[in-house]
Amino acid sequence: MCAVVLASASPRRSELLQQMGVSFTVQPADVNETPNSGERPDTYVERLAREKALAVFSDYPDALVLGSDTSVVLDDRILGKPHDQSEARTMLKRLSGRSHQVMTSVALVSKSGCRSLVVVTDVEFRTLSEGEIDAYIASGEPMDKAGGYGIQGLGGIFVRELRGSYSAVVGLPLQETAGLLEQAGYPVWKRWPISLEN
Ligand SMILES: Cc1cn([C@H]2C[C@H](O)[C@@H](COP(=O)(O)OP(=O)(O)OP(=O)(O)O)O2)c(=O)[nH]c1=O
Repeated sequence: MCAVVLASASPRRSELLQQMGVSFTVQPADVNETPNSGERPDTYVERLAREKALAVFSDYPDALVLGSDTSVVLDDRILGKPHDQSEARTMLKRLSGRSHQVMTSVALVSKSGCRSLVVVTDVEFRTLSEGEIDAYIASGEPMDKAGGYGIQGLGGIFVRELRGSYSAVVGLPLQETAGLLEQAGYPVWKRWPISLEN
């Protein structure tokens, strides 16, 4: 079987790929994350996932290379990672008391080409108080996360309802990523450890 390379600097994506029982190497990709003018959010996340995987594939031409991108989308507009605390505050105020979408794309590049998909999850936030937003920003958690929150961390208490894939919101959809690997000839379950007690 080919080696698997994760083209990502995200610790969450590494943890999720580990959870699937895959052995892999991490090689972050350096790509320009500016949306093209008028680009639809789903088109944007899929383009970035593909660009990240393709950028790393040039250094690992014999591997299966996974790239991914997550954006929070509110009223069809992309909320990326906040650049500073004031932008994080603006994002959290806009998300408060409303539903938004989290779009995550995964791309898998190998010698046989590139396959990609987009997973869309609806997330509803309850109303957040000013004090809560201030405390959340002071915790430092919003800064490296799309939309300025982490559902897997302190931000989990803001979420009233989720329809879709929890792992996709955290950064890598488990079921869909396993499907892409299986299509590329890498069924993850064949790599699972066998307990001697069975
Ligand atoms: C909405 C949400 C996002 N995130 C994170 C996942 C991603 O790491 C980040 C979105 O930014 P991305 O640009 O998708 O990823 P990244 O810059 O962290 O890593 P790389 O491009 O190298 O793969 O937001 C959470 O951890 N929890 C959440 O609830």
